[in-house]
Order: sequence, then structure tokens, then C-alpha cells
Amino acid sequence: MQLKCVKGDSLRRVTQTKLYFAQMKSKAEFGFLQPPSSSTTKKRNRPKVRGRRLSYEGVSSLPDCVTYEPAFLPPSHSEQLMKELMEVIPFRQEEIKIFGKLVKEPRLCAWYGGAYKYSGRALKENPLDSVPQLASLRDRISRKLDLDLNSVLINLYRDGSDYIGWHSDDERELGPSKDDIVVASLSLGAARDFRLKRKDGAGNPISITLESGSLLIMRGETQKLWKHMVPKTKNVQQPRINLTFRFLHQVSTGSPTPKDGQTKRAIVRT
Ligand SMILES: O=C(O)CCC(=O)C(=O)O
Ligand SMILES: [Fe+2]
Repeated sequence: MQLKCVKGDSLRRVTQTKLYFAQMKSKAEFGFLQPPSSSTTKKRNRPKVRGRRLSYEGVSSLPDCVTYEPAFLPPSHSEQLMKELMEVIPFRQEEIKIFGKLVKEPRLCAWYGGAYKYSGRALKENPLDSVPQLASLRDRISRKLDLDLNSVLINLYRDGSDYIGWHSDDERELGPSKDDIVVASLSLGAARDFRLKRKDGAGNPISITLESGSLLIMRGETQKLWKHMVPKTKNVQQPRINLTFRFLHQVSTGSPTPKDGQTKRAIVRT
């Protein structure tokens, strides 16, 4: 049983999430997975951010290297996919070392692809084709981008208290050069805010709500010049799954030779 590997609080919350799905199964519609209508998304309740808040109308304000397609998947497909992935993906809550101390990541995740050093830990090879739903999404998004995506990192945010901190996806495996990394991010379930800020501090942070079924594509210099995150929020009780499809380059296992002459720092996401 997949849940055996998840312990304590994490087990309780995953079990609750699965129970939630089991209860919803008896209903004809997974209404909670619909993007909130503007009337239910009260502005005053949303987390404050110094910067622009984007909606469908505002996506033209995203940097050129980021595109957002709100309805990549129709709602019925997104709902079905969310249910299936909750059943078949063995999500785990990993531990990461921060300042020498082991702490639990504030979300669950699963990796499908080649061996990858992510956030200071080694993700083992795990064939993406072993999950037909993932293979089919990979093929569809690859065709769209005209690029053979070969891996996916899946995050499960159990509710609004799960999050991912500021980071960029700029590990060596994702691109020998940091200015041509492609990350295609598909969101399912609860709508969550996604923020972008420039590394050089220029301009205001940008915030966009990622709806269920949406596809956000970061490419070009996004990972070189920007950081991104999904903040905590008190307003979300439902789970969200995010799949970030990536193209993993084969990286030699020899000692790394940093391109820019600097020592490669360990990138740790919280
Ligand atoms: O959940 C998201 O939308 C972003 C996830 C992310 O940035 C990552 O996995 O690297
Ligand atoms: Fe990321």
C-alpha cells in the first residue's frame, strides 16, 4: 500500500485528502475543483503581495519568457485526472537539510524521470512511462512545445498550508546553459497563487492565480533571471496537484565544473 511510506502528520493529512476524495466520489460533480468564480475569490481575503495581481485578462503582464494557458485541459478532464493521480501516485513527504537540520518539506512530491539532484537530494531514476496518465500528458505537452520532455516532478499541496518557497529550477541537469531551460507546469485541483520576482530586484513581484487545468510554461531566461514560489494561504482547504514537466539532459557523473567560475551552491527549496 502506497501510504506506508508516509508517516505521522503527513499520513494523517494524506489520508484525509484521500478520504475527502472518497466522499466526493459519491457526488456526480467534483464542484470544488472548479476554478473559483470571481465572486467567490474575495480580493480582501487574498494574501497581500506588493505587485500586480493577474487574472485571465492580466496575463499579458507576465514576462515574455512565461506563458499561461488557463484552460489547457477541460474541467471534466482535470477532475478525472486529479482523482486518478491521487490514487496511483505514491506521494511522499521528503526531508531536506536546512542549516544542518533535517526538516520536512511543506508539501508531498513524486519524481518520474532520470536520476536528478533536486533541492539538495538525489532523486532516483523512476520511469515516467510506468504511469500512462503521465506519459499521455508528457506527449501532449511535448508536441505543443516541439520538445521531448522526459521527466516530471509532481507536487501535492494538501491544503493552503502547504507551499513552495522562492527558488528557480536551474539545476545543471535542466540545461547546460541557464538561458534555455523549459519547465511546463500543469495545475489540477485548488487554484493557488503563483509568484514571480526578478533576481536582481528590478520591478514588482508578479502574482497569478493558477487555475485547475491550466498550463504555465517557463522558458528562455526565466530560471536565470527570475525566482518563483507558491505561498501559503488560509483560504484554501482543498488539495492541489502540480506537475512540472522538464527536459533532463544527461549530465556526466564526473566532478562538476561550474560554468561561471563560481562554486555551485546547493539549492534548497522550502
Ligand atoms: O506548484 C507550482 O505551481 C510550482 C512548483 C515548482 O515550482 C516546482 O516544483 O519547482
Ligand atoms: Fe519551480
